[in-house]
Amino acid sequence: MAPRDEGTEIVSSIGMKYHTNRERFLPSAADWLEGKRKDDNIEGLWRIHNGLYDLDSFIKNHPGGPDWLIITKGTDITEAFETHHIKGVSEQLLSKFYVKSATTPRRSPLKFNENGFYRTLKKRIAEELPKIPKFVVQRSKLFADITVAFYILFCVLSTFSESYLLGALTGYVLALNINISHNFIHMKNNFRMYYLDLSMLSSRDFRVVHALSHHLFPNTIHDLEISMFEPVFFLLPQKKTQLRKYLSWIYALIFFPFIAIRAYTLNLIIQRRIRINTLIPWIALATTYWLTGQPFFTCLKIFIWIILWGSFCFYLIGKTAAHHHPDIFHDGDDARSKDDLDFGAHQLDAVGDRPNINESPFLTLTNFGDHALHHLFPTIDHGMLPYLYPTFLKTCIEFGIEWKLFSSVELVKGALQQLVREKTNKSLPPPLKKISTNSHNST
Ligand code: HEM
Repeated sequence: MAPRDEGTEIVSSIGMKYHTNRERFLPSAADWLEGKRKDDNIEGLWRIHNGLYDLDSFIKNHPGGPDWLIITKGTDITEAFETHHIKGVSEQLLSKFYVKSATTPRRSPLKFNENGFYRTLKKRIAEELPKIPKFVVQRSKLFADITVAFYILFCVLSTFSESYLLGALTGYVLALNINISHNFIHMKNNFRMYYLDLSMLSSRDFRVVHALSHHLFPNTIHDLEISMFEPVFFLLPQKKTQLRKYLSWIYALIFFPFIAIRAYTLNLIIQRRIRINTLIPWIALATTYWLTGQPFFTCLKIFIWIILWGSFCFYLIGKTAAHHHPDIFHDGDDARSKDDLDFGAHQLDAVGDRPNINESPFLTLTNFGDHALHHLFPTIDHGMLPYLYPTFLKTCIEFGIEWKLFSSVELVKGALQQLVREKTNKSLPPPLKKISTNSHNST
């Protein structure tokens, strides 16, 4: 496939249909959802495989919390439904809400064949989960609580001492706090997911940008964590001007600090959306003002500085963590055949893991470790993931799927290479060794 010109419509090499609103300048979570509703075109219902369901009466009773269903009304939720339920209970419930069959094919090419890689692995993982010791989940919660306490303490210390250096360090602690709260955002509603709002990013939007867009369609044209940066920089292989190619290494760094404040302002002023979590970031400012006795303007100055550094560190860690390297699939690269586009196989094509990060539970939580397993099963606490490797690796070998490993340095270099990469990668992943040809149909 020849690289497309900058700014022109991308043809997805895995067959994702083009997304309305994708070309908007720095598209937001709301733009993505609006486009998806328009494209999926299912009359305010919810689509799962080829069935349409009316879940209005279930929203309040959904064990994962009402937000997931409110956000996704009017869209195809097949990938979200498959990945967020491991026990099989939710499938039994579905028939109660069935309305009719969909009349058009799904826009996503990803498959969930009953004997395919993803569903086979999911069944095996479901059997392993009860065997994992419970303390690992408590440990993740403790890490989250301690990090948030450190964030508030560092806010107070940097404001009291009026130290910009300490403020920058506080921003780094804030970024670690965002990364840990990311573990909780994927789960049923819980208070630790709101730790993310301290950064001025919104936990609700993060569920759209990260959990529903990026996680389910990584490195494709449907991945908002790629399109949200366009046209500042382009991570997919395509023609790029010399200016865009090499200067983006610099202006990406200038752009990162302002993302959180921009998102907050957009939500607050332009979209006029005020929610309880809109007030959360100001807890840190109020605490420093109350405890340090510094004038309000001084507190505000340091607070903004911390938020800028938090945003910078978070996006720097995120963009160099697990997805961007020329050896990792990016839409446009040569892709698996239509029949081989198992959801799980695609995830592993688009994710890289770093063994040095995976070794430590704290580094895993703060630096997007155990990323392949996390992508496959996002609701499982990161503390539990190390126990699942024997099952995961055995299943990968059976299906002939590669688990890609990189060093941290390789992934930093890889992200820089992605910013300049125009040529599509021609090396196809090996065909799956065992896959059923009957596509799963839940109608
Ligand atoms: C956008 C689609 C959906 C998302 C993102 C979602 C998300 C979640 C989450 C995060 C949990 C908690 C999982 C855990 O604690 O391990 C959950 C649980 C649950 N959800 Fe959903 N859900 C969705 C749609 C549905 C639908 C359509 C049904 C059924 C009609 C359903 C039924 C359940 C049930 C029964 C549970 C508890 C048992 C289990 O974990 O399987 N969900 N959901």
